[in-house]
Amino acid sequence: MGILEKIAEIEKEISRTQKNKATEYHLGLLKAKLAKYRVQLLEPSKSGGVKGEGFDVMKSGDARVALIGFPSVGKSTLLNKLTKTHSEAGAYEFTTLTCIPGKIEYNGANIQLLDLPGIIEGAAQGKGRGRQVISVARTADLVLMMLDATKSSQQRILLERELEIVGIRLNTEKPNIYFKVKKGGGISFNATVKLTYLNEKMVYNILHDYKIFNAEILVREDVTIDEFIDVVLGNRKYIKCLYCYNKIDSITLEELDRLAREPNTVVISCEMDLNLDYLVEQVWKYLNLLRIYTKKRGEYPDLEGGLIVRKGATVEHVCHAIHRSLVEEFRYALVWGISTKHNPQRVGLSHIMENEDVIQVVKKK
Ligand SMILES: Nc1nc2c(ncn2[C@@H]2O[C@H](COP(=O)(O)OP(=O)(O)OP(=O)(O)O)[C@@H](O)[C@H]2O)c(=O)[nH]1
Ligand SMILES: [K+]
Ligand SMILES: [Mg+2]
Repeated sequence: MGILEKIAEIEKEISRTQKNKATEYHLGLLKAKLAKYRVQLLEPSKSGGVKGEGFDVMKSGDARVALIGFPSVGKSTLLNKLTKTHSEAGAYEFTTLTCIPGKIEYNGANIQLLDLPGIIEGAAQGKGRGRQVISVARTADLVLMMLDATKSSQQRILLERELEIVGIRLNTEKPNIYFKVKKGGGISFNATVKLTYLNEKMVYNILHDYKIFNAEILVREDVTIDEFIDVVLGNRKYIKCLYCYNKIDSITLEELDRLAREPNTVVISCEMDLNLDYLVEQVWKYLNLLRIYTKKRGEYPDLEGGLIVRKGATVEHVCHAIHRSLVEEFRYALVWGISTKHNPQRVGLSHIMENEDVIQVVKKK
């Protein structure tokens, strides 16, 4: 039996099985099996399957955003609007056949925007160019899921499912579980909170199913079986997602209002140039980038330039971004901005920076 058939069989069994306390355990094991086969499906075939031509685009800039959506929702039209790159757009499906990178310049940051072929249902199983598209999505810092405002809300659920199947988790944090495979000592399982979905026996059996007999597990939140399996498999990608409904020029105001209220959503019209600035603003926000201004002693900060770092970056990260050897010469830094209690504040390398902070590094003599 091929993997696809095995998957179909397990999915059938899961849907047949009634969900209750008595079957919970059996379902947990089925889900573990299912996850295992899906991973196998994603592994490159040993026969050296052909790689998607034109899909290996170099990462460049401060962050990468992937445009994911069904055919003809307006992905290429958006790339043409937001960047200087041209990507063919047309009223027929699968106009775009490769990965086309463009660059958005915003707030001092260079954001790489990738136009991609449309994906269709079954993409995760390799339909169309689905697998190549999805493997590009896995490398992105943000998925910009483009949807057609004139089409049914099913499209969003279907797309989410395709990404879910291949281990992409949208807008969720990695489950708070410490998991380490060991050489010996059996399985040690502990939890710091009361667990309502998982129990020790289930964990043992799931791990045995993956041929893991020695491991240390510390669960720090009330996770579901699926979340536990995600951690065991370890190759899950937790990516931010912004939903973007295009073609709002063709729907009613009531519809528009309803879509705009969905969480993590921006509504636009590429054709009528509606809300595109706001979309870029939101992309920036979802990327969690910080712009830090540098300043020399006795001078004004350089407000034109600045550095782009990730949220959570420390003074040390900023020093690295300025110059590789700066950390060695570092004595202290003066920081002005949201991250400080008073301005300026004298800080060390571990100080955490905030957006639009100004920093002046003082070197050792
Ligand atoms: N009404 C309307 N049509 C639009 C809008 N944006 C794009 N379109 C049209 O939608 C069609 C598809 O646009 P594309 O940019 O080729 O869509 P795509 O998602 O890149 O399509 P594929 O590459 O085939 O997956 C074209 O006919 C566009 O003119 C919009 O805001 N409103
Ligand atoms: K198209
Ligand atoms: Mg296109």
